[in-house]
Amino acid sequence: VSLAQASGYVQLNQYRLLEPIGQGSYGIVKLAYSEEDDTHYAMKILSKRKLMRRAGLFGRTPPRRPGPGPPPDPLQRVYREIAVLKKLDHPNVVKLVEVLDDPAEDQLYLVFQLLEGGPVIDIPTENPLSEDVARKYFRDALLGIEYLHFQRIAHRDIKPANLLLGEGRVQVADLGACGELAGAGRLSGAVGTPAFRAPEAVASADKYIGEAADIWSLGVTLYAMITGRVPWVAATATDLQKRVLTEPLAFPPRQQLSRPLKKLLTRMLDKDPITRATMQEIKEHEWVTS
Ligand SMILES: COc1ccc(C(=O)/C=C\Nc2cc(OC)c(C(=O)O)cc2Cl)cc1
Repeated sequence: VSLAQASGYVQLNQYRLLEPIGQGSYGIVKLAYSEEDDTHYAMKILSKRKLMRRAGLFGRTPPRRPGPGPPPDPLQRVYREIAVLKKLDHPNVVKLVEVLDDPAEDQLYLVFQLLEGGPVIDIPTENPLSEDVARKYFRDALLGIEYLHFQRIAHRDIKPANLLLGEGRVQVADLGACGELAGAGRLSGAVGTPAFRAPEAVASADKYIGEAADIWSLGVTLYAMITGRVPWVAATATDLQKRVLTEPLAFPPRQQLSRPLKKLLTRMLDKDPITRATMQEIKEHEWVTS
């Protein structure tokens, strides 16, 4: 891994790092160009120190196994979870191409296929998507999430910024908050983005079910694609959680949403995870199949 060249750009093996294209609590994503295959990639840059503080890529605290032996090395957990990422292969889930890791450095580089269209929508916006366009993106995201659930993985941070557009289809990105559904270790419920977080993720953690929480977040994401904003807003995270928990779903009065779409959103944004729409019900819903 050669350091910054004299002319000021960073070269990592065959990748030349270019401008930042994504930013989040996880770190930063930069555009990268590979001379080897004359192709651009999305390079996610993580800090091992930061990951260790968050106990692994997916923010899980290891189970305190009683008995002898050294405490589990949180970085080992990161590498094991990257191995999971590498095995995922679905047209609607971002593809991890390779991992660049210099043991002597703090940075960890995840190289992903570049989805040149970027996020499906940036909210808030005055120009939301039409129901037909939103339906196409929604179907793609649904298939990607269904695949993750089938692999016993809950994404836990579904939102428009993590639905990326490439080759005319949507791929689900950022498994950084996900957790194996039967995974070891306690899942910290407070991951994800507040406006998209399921009510049970903070209120009744005992009823927290990864799949149902993903359905909620996908419902908020569909609402955002269609209306250009999120259903509940507040000045603080605490107020927001209270509103998500107590305020009924409302649609923008001036916007004409189709009746099937309103019914689907109401089913996905059911505050009770037990009665909330399931993946199967959504796949068969009249708005999705129309
Ligand atoms: C305007 O054009 C643009 C083209 C591509 C982008 C873009 O790619 C952004 C983020 N990308 C990613 C983020 C991820 O996590 C947070 C993960 C992951 O960890 O799975 C993977 C990817 Cl690729 C942005 C703008």
